[in-house]
Amino acid sequence: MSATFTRAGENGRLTLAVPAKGRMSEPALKLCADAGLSFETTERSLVVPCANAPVDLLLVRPSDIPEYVQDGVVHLGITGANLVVEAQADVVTLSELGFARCTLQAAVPDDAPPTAIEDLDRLRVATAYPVSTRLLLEERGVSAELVPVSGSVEATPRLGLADAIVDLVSTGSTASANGLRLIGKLLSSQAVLIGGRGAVVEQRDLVERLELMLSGVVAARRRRYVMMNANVETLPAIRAVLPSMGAPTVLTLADEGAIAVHAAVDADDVWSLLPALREAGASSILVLPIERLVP
Ligand SMILES: Nc1ncnc2c1ncn2[C@@H]1O[C@H](COP(=O)(O)OP(=O)(O)OP(=O)(O)O)[C@@H](O)[C@H]1O
Ligand SMILES: O=P(O)(O)OC[C@H]1O[C@H](OP(=O)(O)OP(=O)(O)O)[C@H](O)[C@@H]1O
Ligand SMILES: [Mg+2]
Repeated sequence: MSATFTRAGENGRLTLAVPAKGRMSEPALKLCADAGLSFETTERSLVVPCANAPVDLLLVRPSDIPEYVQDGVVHLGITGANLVVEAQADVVTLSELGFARCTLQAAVPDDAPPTAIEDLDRLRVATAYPVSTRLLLEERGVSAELVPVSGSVEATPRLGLADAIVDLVSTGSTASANGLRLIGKLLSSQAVLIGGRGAVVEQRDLVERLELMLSGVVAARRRRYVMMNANVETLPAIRAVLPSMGAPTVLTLADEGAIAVHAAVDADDVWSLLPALREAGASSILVLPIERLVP
C-alpha cells in the first residue's frame, strides 16, 4: 500500500510521526502494532497508512519530530523526551511510553579531577545535545565552553578536544569502555507521545482514542495477571499478600471449599509474590501477560 502524505488535518486522518531509524524505531513501531494499528512498513516507505484506523504514520528522524509536531506538520509524534528539550519545542507531552529510558549525564576521564557537575565550570564540554546541555548546566550555575559534535562524543577527551562530555547513558558501558567516569545526571528521558497544541484541541476525539490505545499497552506491559487455586479458608492470607488493583476476583471451583483467585499485579512484584502466595496456601499459580489495561 502506498499513500501521499497530506499535511495534518487536511484529509480527516490523524498523522503520527514515528522514528524511522535508530534505537527508538523498532520499539515505537511495535507499540503502535501492539496498540492495534494495522500497517505494513517497507524499507523505503516514509508514509505508512493504517488499514484499520484513520491514522497515517510518518517515518522520520527522531530529532526532527518535536519540531514537526510543534509546527503542525503532523498531529502527534513519538520521540525522546530529551529531544523535545533539545528542540525547545512548544508541544504537549501526552504520555510516557516506557521505552528508550536513558539519562543525560556528564562524564570525565577516569583520572581527571572533577567529581560533580559544578566542577565543569569553565571547562570544555563536548556534546551532541548542546541546547539541553547549556540550559541544564546554566540552571546549576555552570558556565562551560561547549564543543558541539554529532557523534562518538566519548572519544573527544582522548582526542584532546574536550575536558568532559555530556551524553546519553543507559547501562554506562560505553562510558566505562572509553575510560570515562560519570559525575552527574542532568536529565532523565524516555520515549514520549507528544501532540501539537492545535491538534490536541482540533482532533481531540481521535487524539484521545490513540493516546488511550497506546497508554493501555504501556500500562499492561508493567502488569501481570496472576491466577491461582486455593482453599476458601486461606483467602484472607492470600489477600493479605496480594497487592491487587482493586479487589481480586474469587471464583468457586467444583470441589467443595476450592476457589480460584485472579488478580492483576505489578510485573516487578512477581518475584517476591510467588513464594509468599504459596506460603499463604495458593497452588497451581499461573502468571500471564496482559495485552491491554484501560482503567
Ligand atoms: N543508550 C540509550 N539507551 C536508551 N535510550 C537511548 C540511548 N541512546 C539514545 N536513546 C534515546 O533514543 C533517542 C534516539 O537515539 P538514536 O541513537 O537512535 O539517534 P541519534 O543518536 O539521535 O541519531 P540521529 O542523528 O540518527 O537522530 C535519543 O534521543 C534518546 O531519547
Ligand atoms: O550507557 P550505554 O548503554 O552504553 O549507552 C550509551 C550510548 O548509547 C548512545 O549511543 P548509540 O548506541 O545510540 O549510538 P550512536 O552514537 O550511533 O547514536 C549514547 O550516545 C551512548 O554512546
Ligand atoms: Mg544514539
